[in-house]
Amino acid sequence: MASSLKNIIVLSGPSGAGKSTLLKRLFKDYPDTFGFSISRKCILIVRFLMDNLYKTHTTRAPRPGEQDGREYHFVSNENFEQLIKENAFIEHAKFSNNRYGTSFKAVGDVVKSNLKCILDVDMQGVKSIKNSDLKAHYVFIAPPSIKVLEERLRGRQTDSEESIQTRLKTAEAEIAYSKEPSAHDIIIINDNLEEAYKKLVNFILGDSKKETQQTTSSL
Ligand SMILES: Nc1ncnc2c1ncn2[C@@H]1O[C@H](COP(=O)(O)OP(=O)(O)OP(=O)(O)O)[C@@H](O)[C@H]1O
Repeated sequence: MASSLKNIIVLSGPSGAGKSTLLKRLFKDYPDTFGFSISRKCILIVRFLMDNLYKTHTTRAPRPGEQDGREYHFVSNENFEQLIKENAFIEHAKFSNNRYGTSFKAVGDVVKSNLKCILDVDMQGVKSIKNSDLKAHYVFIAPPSIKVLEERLRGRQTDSEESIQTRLKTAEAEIAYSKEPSAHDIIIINDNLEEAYKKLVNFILGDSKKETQQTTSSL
């Protein structure tokens, strides 16, 4: 198991479980501990499924004002392919004909700077990190039930019906994986937001005792 110092936190959970809600609050409450920019390297958020905002490498051209190594590492398609071959990426994806990836090295750099790094990833991301040398702590954010998850996905009004169905289907696999022994260090059921948030803060910033909390949800 990873060392007791929680420098790398891998946060996962079904889409709509409340990861962004919890993280936004965490960054607001601890502005000096967490930040967004790659250059500050305070925290690295990897949104595997949702967007490409926090990837570290891209093949797209820099926009005016963007600097290589600050917003992204801007690389050619050939370089990107080479990095894939070298297994440099935790994850990579294509958006609008441009490729984006998050490198293991970027995470390592955060840790070397003695700062915390949160990786907000999907199940494949969790497995990929587990297969790497990164010493991470794994947090699973669970909804109280599939029914509530569906209500939340509908309630936020950001997803099409097709997208909601895909997310619910994916959620089943993610929840099944979360039940495997040792898949995560802590499962936080995001029913009452205050309570879930307290547990998250305590796990990330509190004492290093390993907690494995049993689910009391109807999942
Ligand atoms: N404890 C809670 N009680 C009620 N509603 C909640 C709670 N936590 C989050 N929500 C709401 O549920 C919806 C989904 O939350 P959020 O977008 O944070 O999920 P997510 O896990 O980040 O999803 P994704 O992976 O798709 O980004 C939002 O509308 C949010 O306001």
